[in-house]
Amino acid sequence: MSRSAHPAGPSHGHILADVEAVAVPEDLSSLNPRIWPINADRVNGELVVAGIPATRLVAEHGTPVFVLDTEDVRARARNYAAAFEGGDVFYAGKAFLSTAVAALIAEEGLGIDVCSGGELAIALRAGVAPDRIAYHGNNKSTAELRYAVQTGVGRIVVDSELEINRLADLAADEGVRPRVLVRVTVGVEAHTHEFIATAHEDQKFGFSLASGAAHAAVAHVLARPEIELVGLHSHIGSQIFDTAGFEVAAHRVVGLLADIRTRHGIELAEIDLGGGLGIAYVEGDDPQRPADIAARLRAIIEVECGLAGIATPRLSVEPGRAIIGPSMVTLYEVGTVKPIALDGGVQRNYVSVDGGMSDNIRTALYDAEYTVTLANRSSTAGPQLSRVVGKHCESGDIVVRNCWLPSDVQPGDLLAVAATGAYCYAMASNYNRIPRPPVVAATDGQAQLIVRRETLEQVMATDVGWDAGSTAPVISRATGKVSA
Ligand SMILES: Cc1ncc(COP(=O)(O)O)c(C=O)c1O
Ligand SMILES: N[C@@H](CCCC[NH3+])C(=O)O
Repeated sequence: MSRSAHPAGPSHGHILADVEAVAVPEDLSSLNPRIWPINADRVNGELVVAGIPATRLVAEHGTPVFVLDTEDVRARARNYAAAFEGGDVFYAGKAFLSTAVAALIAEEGLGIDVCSGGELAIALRAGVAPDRIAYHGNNKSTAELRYAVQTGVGRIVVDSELEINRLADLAADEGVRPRVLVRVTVGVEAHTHEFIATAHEDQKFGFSLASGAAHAAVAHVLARPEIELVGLHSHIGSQIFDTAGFEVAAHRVVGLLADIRTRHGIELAEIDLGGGLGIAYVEGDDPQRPADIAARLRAIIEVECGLAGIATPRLSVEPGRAIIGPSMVTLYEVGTVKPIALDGGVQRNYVSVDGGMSDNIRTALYDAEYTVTLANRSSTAGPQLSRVVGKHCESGDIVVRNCWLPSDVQPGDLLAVAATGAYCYAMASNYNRIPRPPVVAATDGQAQLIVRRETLEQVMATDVGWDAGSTAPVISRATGKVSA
């Protein structure tokens, strides 16, 4: 995530600041282990993931292609499970969800956080135990809630007064008593992009603690015996490095637990502090270790519960990006290279690849930063200021805003963009009618397709045309009325 906003229009100062923002690397072919998957390496100059050369992956699966280092994602999942032992880790499937990934993450002992009927269906199809699933969302439909209740989802995180009634009515209908967490907006301003911060007051998620809405929601759930209140939930945002926000959130959630004991005479057994932990996308990003975060949060909760005289609740978290983000890379093929002269005598090469904002919208949406490397070979050519752009009909279709690539990058070369596991495939679209790329799992020299490339036929299948002979509705210019 870029730490400074970009001014709206280009100016001399803007361009120079942009250029200075990325230091020229000493070695263009080096792979910072904080940014790349643990099994990413160079062999004879070529990028290799889990023993499989980039050129082989591309020969078998084409470009663009997402490549998952399965050992990397397993290790991250295991690390989280160990760090939060005694509580639960729910992998946030919104970051990336497929049956293969859900299954291997569940094998490592994690539950899954879903936020739609579609994500729930994938988790269930993967064989995840329903009681290991937590279901989120500010606007779950009645059908989605019924599906969750009928399949025995372990936790439903309620997010509005309307939903509390809707869920309680449904539960009565179905004759089951779902376990519920109340999502609390704790009022922490997380240091991240505005679009992915979620605990400030003026946004759509949760019940505000400051306004008293959270207290009212708790009282409401307790007044509906058809559902069982088991705890509180807070999520302050995403791609956060500064753990102070989580600590303040923990402090406030425990404060609410204590209030609930005073007002209602009950002690809730669980708190879930959500996801949001940042990962390294570029040099200088310095994520926290899960064990350190867990220790700090536990310490706060224990001390505060001790002071309040309440039992320490079970602590859960919901990391998405921190589990899957660094485990995947995207391979693209270069199609064109266009040198552009900038103010101040600087040249920037626009390196166009065969994907773009349809497989990675994060740069356009959040000003996100990425690291890229030449993947099919290494080069002795000098560094050239470059911008990796996609093939979409949009000038904001940028994958990597500022980077240094060898000056001899040419059509046919492969580029690898690191840390694309989270919110890239998950937010992929068919913009400009481009089919979504496949996802390939790489393990010990074996590549296995886990998500197929979409075909153009599939992309076009939803377009049913229209019957020119039928009387389609027409809007009258004179009256503005619709006539059949
Ligand atoms: C409720 C909730 N839990 C978990 C996550 C996962 O966040 P991240 O991928 O940043 O860990 C999100 C997304 O921000 C979320 O909204
Ligand atoms: N989609 C966002 C994160 C939002 C997380 C979901 N609440 C990103 O790419 O960073």
